[in-house]
Amino acid sequence: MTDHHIARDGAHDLHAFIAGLPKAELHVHHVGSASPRIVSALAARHPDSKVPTDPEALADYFTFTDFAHFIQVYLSVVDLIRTPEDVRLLTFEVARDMARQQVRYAELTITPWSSTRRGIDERAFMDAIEDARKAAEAELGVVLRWCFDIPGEAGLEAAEETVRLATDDRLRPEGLVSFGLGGPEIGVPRPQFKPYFDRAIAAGLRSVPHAGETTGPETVWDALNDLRAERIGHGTSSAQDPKLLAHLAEHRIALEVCPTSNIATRAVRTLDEHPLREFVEAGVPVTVNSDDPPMFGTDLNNEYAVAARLLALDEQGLAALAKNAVEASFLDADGKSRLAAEIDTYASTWLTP
Ligand SMILES: Nc1ncnc2c1ncn2[C@@H]1O[C@H](CCC(=O)c2cccc(C(=O)O)c2)[C@@H](O)[C@H]1O
Ligand SMILES: [Zn+2]
Repeated sequence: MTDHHIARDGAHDLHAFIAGLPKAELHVHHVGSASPRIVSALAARHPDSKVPTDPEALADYFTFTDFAHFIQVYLSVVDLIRTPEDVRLLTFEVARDMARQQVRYAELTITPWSSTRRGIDERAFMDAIEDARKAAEAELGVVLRWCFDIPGEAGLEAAEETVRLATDDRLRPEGLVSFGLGGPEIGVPRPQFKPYFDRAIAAGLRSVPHAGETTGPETVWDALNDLRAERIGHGTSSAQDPKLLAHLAEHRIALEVCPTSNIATRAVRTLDEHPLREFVEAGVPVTVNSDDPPMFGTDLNNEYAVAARLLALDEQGLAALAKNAVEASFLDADGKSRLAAEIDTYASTWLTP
């Protein structure tokens, strides 16, 4: 990176800029972040698993026919997480992969119900993620916060259990900041989760459901009106409703856009048809995120490169995009201004000849 002022060739230079850019990630799943390296380590502990460990076989295994197929494969990786030590290893190693990409802050979506229902003790689960969080901050310089999400398809019992784990003072982990809702949207209406979101919000958690990933803009309206969403996971189909775009812009509700994910799950046909640019043109705050990076053959740096292409961004534009994530994050005011200043310093050092 030392001679970047001398030899500038557009795309290469932009990739190097992205690689060093301090970033925040707001939409990334815990189990969905298990890289081939982490999957191999977990599979070695549990040799009876069906998940391949060889990277080439994994690439095939992570090729999805549609969203339902994606969830099926996702759950086979969930089955690899069986002990508190697996949880700790996954969490810390995910932070290590983030640190390599200069991710300074991440809100990691965790589905605690999937682990507790598989027999992991709830106290041990919370201790494992908190232990990894503290180690990641001290040893890797990555600040992690948690979003606990309801796996929508698993029904209201899972919702009850998730809100209990998120709000019981004896269990609730210190790093927990928000409450989410994931899984399939088709056949899983958002309004039924209102009482659980009400309880989470009353306990001080922020509302960040997935909506409009695989269904239309009415699901995003439901997430706003019933679940009091402060940001929307994906929100892709909002592009079909100009009134919704105006509402998101007016109320500064950020979309957590995950472009490569949308192609991998076949929510959007091609990157060129992705509505990211329409969101920006409508004044909606957008952030870019990786969702389940190894499963979708991506990482956060690649999502920034995709956004740079779709939005024709230069270095300043990329720095502004990174600051959108800081602004839309649940960091406190001091944390936000420090990370935003770090981004500004990086960009101005890079751009000053
Ligand atoms: N792009 C995504 N869009 C939406 N969600 C995504 C995405 N990526 C990852 N997820 C995760 O998938 C989980 C779904 C898990 C689920 O529904 C389920 C159903 C029945 C049983 C079990 C089980 O554990 O036995 C789990 C969600 O909680 C969410 O965290
Ligand atoms: Zn997601």
